[in-house]
Amino acid sequence: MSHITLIRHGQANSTAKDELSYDQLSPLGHEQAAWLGEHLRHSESHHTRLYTGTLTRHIETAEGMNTGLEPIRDARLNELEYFTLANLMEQQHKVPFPRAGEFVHHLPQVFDYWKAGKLADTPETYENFETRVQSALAEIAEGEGPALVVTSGGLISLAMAQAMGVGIPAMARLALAIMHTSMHRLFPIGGHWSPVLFNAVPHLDRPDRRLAQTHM
Ligand SMILES: O=C(O)[C@@H](CO)OP(=O)(O)O
Repeated sequence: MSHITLIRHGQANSTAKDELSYDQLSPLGHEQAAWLGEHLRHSESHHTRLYTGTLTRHIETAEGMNTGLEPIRDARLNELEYFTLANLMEQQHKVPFPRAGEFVHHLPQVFDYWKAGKLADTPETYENFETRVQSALAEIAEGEGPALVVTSGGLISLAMAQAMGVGIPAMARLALAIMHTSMHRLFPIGGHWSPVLFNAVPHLDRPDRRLAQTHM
């Protein structure tokens, strides 16, 4: 098994209210991606493979990192459809679409309702989300050499939660913490994944980039 570094994409369109208009990097998102790529080159980090989801924010981030690796796109690495789930919460359970600052309460509730099957007509079941992420990461782990995987916050929180064997409340806390272009690493120890890095942003860890440490 090879180790896998999961990377959340750069900042997307944070004013959006739907999946499509959200799915593009902001000017800061492009900068964050370039800074991460620069950091990886300067630290001479060794990766032999680059994977991304098929969402525009994933593809743009991987391009902006300029790693020199040919990206492999895999839709199993796409994010859960949070806007769609939030709209279903509103329609079916009268839980209003969250404003800034309200995600802290909204996100755990969405994950909980979705997993418990209390939301109808979802784009995929929670179980399907779990299965596709597990299968994509297992396949990547079978390949040669350390891999970079550019994906999204919800997916990273799931991968970390699965590795730790924790449930929805802890997974939601992980998801809420994950910053744009942060790195998270799963390392195989004794046939299981151990999280050895979480939410690392060395490329943003300087005074003039503190405002670039974004979540939304
Ligand atoms: O919308 C977001 O903030 C999350 C939803 O889970 O996803 P992403 O990491 O793709 O931004």
